[in-house]
Amino acid sequence: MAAEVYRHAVGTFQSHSYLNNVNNHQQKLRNNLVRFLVNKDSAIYSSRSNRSLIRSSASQTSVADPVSLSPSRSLTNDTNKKSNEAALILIRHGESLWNEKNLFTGCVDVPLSKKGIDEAIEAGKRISSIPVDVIFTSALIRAQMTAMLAMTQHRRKKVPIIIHNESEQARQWSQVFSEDTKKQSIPVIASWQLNERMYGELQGLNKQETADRYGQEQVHEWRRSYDTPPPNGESLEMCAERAVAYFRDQIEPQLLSGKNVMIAAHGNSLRSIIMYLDKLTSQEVISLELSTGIPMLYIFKEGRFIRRGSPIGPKEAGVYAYTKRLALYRQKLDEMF
Ligand SMILES: O=C(O)[C@@H](CO)OP(=O)(O)O
Repeated sequence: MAAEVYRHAVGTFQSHSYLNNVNNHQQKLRNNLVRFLVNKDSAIYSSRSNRSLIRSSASQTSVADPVSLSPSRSLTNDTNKKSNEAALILIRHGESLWNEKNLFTGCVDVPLSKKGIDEAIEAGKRISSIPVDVIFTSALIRAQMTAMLAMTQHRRKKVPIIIHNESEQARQWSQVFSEDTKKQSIPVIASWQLNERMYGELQGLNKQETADRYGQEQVHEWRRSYDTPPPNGESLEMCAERAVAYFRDQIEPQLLSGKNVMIAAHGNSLRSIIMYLDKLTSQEVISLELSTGIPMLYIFKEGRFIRRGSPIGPKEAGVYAYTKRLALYRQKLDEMF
């Protein structure tokens, strides 16, 4: 289904080399991701050839990791009863060098500015006591920098490792052969589907100059409407078709299996995902603005997403009053580190 959605999303843009490249890699990416992330028994670090050797399931990890809150370690009195609760953290990347210059960026791969680096580190402090088992980022460096910088602040001190599935050789050459080392790692899955919306012929233009030329109203419609694409670019609706399909196909199964997930992505790919999580209408999403580098927390429980706002700081009591599981996780960190 996602493949159909994707074809629909890019069908109008066959002349664009970016999307053509994406199209060529799409099936390969999907195959790889499905192979590694289908369910809680996914062997995230494994290759096909040695899956049995290094298989790692959620339950196996929880036994070995004293800080882990796996589904099998429910905080209810019934310790055998599985809890479906998991944390979902969304972070829009920190300020990029083109945000700083007020340029339309879209899918141009621009790094963080100095301020963006500081924002990512600050975001990391805010989520430093919230469990993270798997990280999803876009394929763009500003989101990946944000995820990595944020994780430098995490108290659990696991090492985020980018998973390379782009070829059999990449898989083979990036294997990890120690179970202990894998248990101290967090897989980072980078996917173009979480990229910023493709901004078409606005990419690289100054936002103010574009508004002066085409009028504030027209530019606001390009930037914030749900279904009006910028010239030869993606509307939010088209961006949602690939980003939300990816979220449902690849990220929800992780949450369902009790994995705590962080997503580092972009203003518009995250707006489309939040629209799905919060069931916003196409009118309501127009006024949804996301700041750079501010983490947003959701609790996934019994198939529902409960929005908890933005954690204020690692020591803020309210942050950890969200659920018993998060409070217990922080308590374990306090005891251990
Ligand atoms: O330039 C972009 O890619 C985006 C996000 O920075 O801009 P906008 O604020 O218009 O969504």
